[in-house]
Amino acid sequence: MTEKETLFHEAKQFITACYHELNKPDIIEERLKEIKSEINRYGYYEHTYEELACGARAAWRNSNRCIGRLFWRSLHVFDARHLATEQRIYEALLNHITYATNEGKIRPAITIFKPQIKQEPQVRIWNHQLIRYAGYETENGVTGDPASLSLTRACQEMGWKGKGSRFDVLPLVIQVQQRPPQWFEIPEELVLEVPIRHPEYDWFEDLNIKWYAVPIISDMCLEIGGIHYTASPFNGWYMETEIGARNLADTFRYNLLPEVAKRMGLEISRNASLWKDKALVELNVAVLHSYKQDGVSIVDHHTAAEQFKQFEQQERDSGRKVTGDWTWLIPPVSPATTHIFHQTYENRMLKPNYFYQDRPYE
Ligand code: HEM
Ligand SMILES: N=C(Nc1cccc(CNC[C@@H]2CCCN2)c1)c1cccs1
Repeated sequence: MTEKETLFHEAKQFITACYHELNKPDIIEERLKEIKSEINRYGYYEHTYEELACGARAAWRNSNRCIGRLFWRSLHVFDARHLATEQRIYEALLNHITYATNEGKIRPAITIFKPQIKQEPQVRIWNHQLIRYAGYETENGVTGDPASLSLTRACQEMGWKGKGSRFDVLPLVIQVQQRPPQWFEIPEELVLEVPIRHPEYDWFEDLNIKWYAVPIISDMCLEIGGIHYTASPFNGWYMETEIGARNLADTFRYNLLPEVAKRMGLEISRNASLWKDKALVELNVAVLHSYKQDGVSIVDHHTAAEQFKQFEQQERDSGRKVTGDWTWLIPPVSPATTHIFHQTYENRMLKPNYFYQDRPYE
């Protein structure tokens, strides 16, 4: 098949499914005629807003690694395909951060920028997440988030200067076509953060740790009907284990378990004391307590698993088979206490979906 035939084949599958879901089956034929001539003439085609929103929501529903899919219909979709300059794109990203944060009552949203045209990306956001902490190599180890070392270096090479603290928010890095990337600071007042404290251990706040409220993934590619949206940042709210069992606990991230265990008076020289497990649970208790007390949306892994069970039932009622990646769907804390652990999922890749793409820097 030629490139145009392949594109039309992908478009036909998406348009047919999308208008059946929208209960408008009788406009499929007319719409496919339009798309066929657009592809023949320009080598690509443009989605209507309705198709774009339907595709972005279906892509969430098809995300096999996502435990939060029950709410896929509620995704708010910002159409930013008309924006052509780094400045306008920066402003749209600030708007997304503000809308999604909503003073703590987080609203799931996606902002979709101009798609790739004939294999040429039009917009790329270099950040993994719109809000994430910098990581610095120093003579006595890493300060900040080790996961951000390479992007932090790239930002410094572009002239960005961080304060060098453990929690410096990285600038937004926006690249249009093949122009050099431009970096933009996020105004502090737009970045909601939560200081982590524990409901019983008063010493916990002396650890001086915090985390940001809203996770906004900005480096994945949204593919809808053969069109690749290489810049389509999307946010939900956190499941506490992401922060308490991974970001703050992994030895190659903030590595806080030994410090927490010591302050708990646990015997860290003996594995069998299960000191890591006790420290891990209390770190997650602290994250949940802090976000809830500050009115910032978050879900615990038990509630999230129950919601996912509801999603599975809802999909069965809609006549769709649930696909999933068991290895990511089970939470990293007490996985066997959830129903997910005790069943299997077919890890089939449906489209539309969100895909990894090569980093534009290294
Ligand atoms: C509303 C609250 C949501 C919660 C609590 C949630 C929870 C999660 C969690 C815990 C993961 C695993 C992440 C990891 O272990 O690194 C995940 C993965 C994922 N989620 Fe969700 N999610 C939510 C909303 C969304 C939304 C709005 C989208 C897209 C529109 C989305 C798309 C994805 C994708 C694509 C992955 C896989 C990422 C990868 O492969 O690296 N999720 N989700
Ligand atoms: N709660 C969330 N968590 C999430 C979702 C998708 C991807 C990620 C980041 N996953 C990659 C990290 C880094 C390696 C393993 N985990 C987090 C959401 C982020 C954006 C929408 S929901």
